[in-house]
Amino acid sequence: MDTTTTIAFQNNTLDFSKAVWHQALQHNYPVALWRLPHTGTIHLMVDFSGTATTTPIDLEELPAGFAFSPFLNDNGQASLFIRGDMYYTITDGAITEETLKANIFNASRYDRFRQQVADELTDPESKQTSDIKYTETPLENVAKSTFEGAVSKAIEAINQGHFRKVVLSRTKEITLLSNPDNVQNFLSLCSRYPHAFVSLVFIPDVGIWMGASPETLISVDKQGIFRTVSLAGTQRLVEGLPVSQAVWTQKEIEEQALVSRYIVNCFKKIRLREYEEIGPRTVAAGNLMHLQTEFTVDTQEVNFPQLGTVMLQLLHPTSAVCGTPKEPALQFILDFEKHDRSFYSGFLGPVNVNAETHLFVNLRCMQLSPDKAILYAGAGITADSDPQKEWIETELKCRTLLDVFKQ
Ligand SMILES: C=C(O[C@H]1C=CC=C(C(=O)O)[C@@H]1O)C(=O)O
Repeated sequence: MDTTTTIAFQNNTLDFSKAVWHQALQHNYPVALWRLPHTGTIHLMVDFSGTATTTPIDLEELPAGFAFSPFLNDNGQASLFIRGDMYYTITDGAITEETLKANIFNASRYDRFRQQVADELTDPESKQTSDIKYTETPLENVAKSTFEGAVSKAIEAINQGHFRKVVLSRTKEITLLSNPDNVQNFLSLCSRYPHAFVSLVFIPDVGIWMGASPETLISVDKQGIFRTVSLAGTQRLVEGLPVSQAVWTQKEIEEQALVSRYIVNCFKKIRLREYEEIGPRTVAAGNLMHLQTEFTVDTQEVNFPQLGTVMLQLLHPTSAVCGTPKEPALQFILDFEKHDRSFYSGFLGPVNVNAETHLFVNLRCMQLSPDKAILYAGAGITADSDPQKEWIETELKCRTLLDVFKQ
């Protein structure tokens, strides 16, 4: 069992999170803040080595930490890992420090950092402002025609039989009129989207990423229950309408079924038949709704403790972010998307933290700098797609994050 200490700082969640975040950035230490779906606990993790290690995500080998992986991740070799040298949780304003077993860290950096966080909390001058406004850059029309052109080409390629589905993405650049208060925005996302995995990550040489993902890639809990989902099909969440009453078109049903089939094929590759499948059913995701099927496996019952690691290698990138069949769809993305996806549609989340791993697909995310934010959003293209509707879908997906700037 990892050790736990309830620490003396009595400041509220916002001030404490800001102080940790701010001090980590000052020292150029990798740092991750996150909140798991349907929970009220904020997690903060700092790595005192000063760099995130590049490593395959092997759940059997890695100590407690936070994985951050790009979309293009050949054989899983490009994932970054924030080691949990310092780890806090905050629940209902109560701050707890946990020492994660097996982690070795630099004791003098730890003591200094802890002191600096305490100093910042007693110095009101050091608090950042939370006033953010934004304007949209005039690049949007170009992006729209580029995106719609790529969607038309994808439909042609599908009709010619090159693949059945491809997920095409675009960026949306936002000019920020004042330095964003990232921690305040992170906490706003947490309260706005209880169903999402909300994260704020800084890694030197990578930058700052924030997101509110609706999609689990893999999770393995303390009881050894493995879980993944197939998520696809998108429509606007209508206020007052229960999600159970959502009606889906044939296009959306097929688009999501292709993701489920992809997951089942991954189970087939490892000859695993003992999975439970629930769905598809409609789930809310921020301002949107999706179709979701949930797959669970009791890894103890099937005597397969490495299932999480094995499925992670097989699943990423799923056909919710790439397409099916995977190889020609990926080639199409590389040929026709004009931007680098970077960490968008990669995966991220806590690894081996208190014997649990929760990795999510990095969707509804943005890369932040002091004066601009780059948002990323994609849409699943099938033979029945309409380029204009797919564009509108990516706009709606961008709204998930843009809405926090408007508060
Ligand atoms: C690729 C994204 O969403 C995926 C997940 C859910 C629904 C999707 C869709 O309807 O196209 C996408 O497959 C994105 O948010 O950028």
